[in-house]
Amino acid sequence: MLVVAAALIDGEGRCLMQQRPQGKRHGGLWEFPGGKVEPGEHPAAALVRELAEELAIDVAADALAPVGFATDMPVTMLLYRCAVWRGTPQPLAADGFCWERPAALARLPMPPVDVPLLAALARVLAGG
Ligand SMILES: Nc1nc2c([nH]c(=O)n2[C@@H]2O[C@H](COP(=O)(O)OP(=O)(O)OP(=O)(O)O)[C@@H](O)[C@H]2O)c(=O)[nH]1
Repeated sequence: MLVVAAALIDGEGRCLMQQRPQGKRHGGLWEFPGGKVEPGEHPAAALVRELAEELAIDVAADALAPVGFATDMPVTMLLYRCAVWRGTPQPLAADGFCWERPAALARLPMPPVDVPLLAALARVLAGG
């Protein structure tokens, strides 16, 4: 299963994470907004679609910069970062969300595939 997700970064270097609804796989855990890539769909286009559906924001595909990928079978997740979008993110598909620096986000319970990607994001944002 190919999943795409976004680290939305605000002007203070904080990243948005959202809480997955109870009752779903990984319910209650904190994750990056995103979702499954449909057959034949370009990953960046899938992420633009998911961000509109989940957060009601408009993102241009060329505003998505790859951070890395990780696998926890059956999920392989591609993480992109994004600092430019139109609209104010709204938690349409989540139980809630928060904006925090990656070091603070690492304390939240999250799916296994997110752990190395959050660490990679922290390194990218630190410039290393
Ligand atoms: N969006 C997102 N999904 C993640 C992350 N980490 C992770 O393991 N996943 C898993 O990747 C899959 C994402 O697909 P999805 O969000 O479209 O799943 P869903 O069940 O809500 O979609 P569906 O109800 O339309 O089938 C889920 O199994 C989810 O638990 C993450 O950081 N962000």
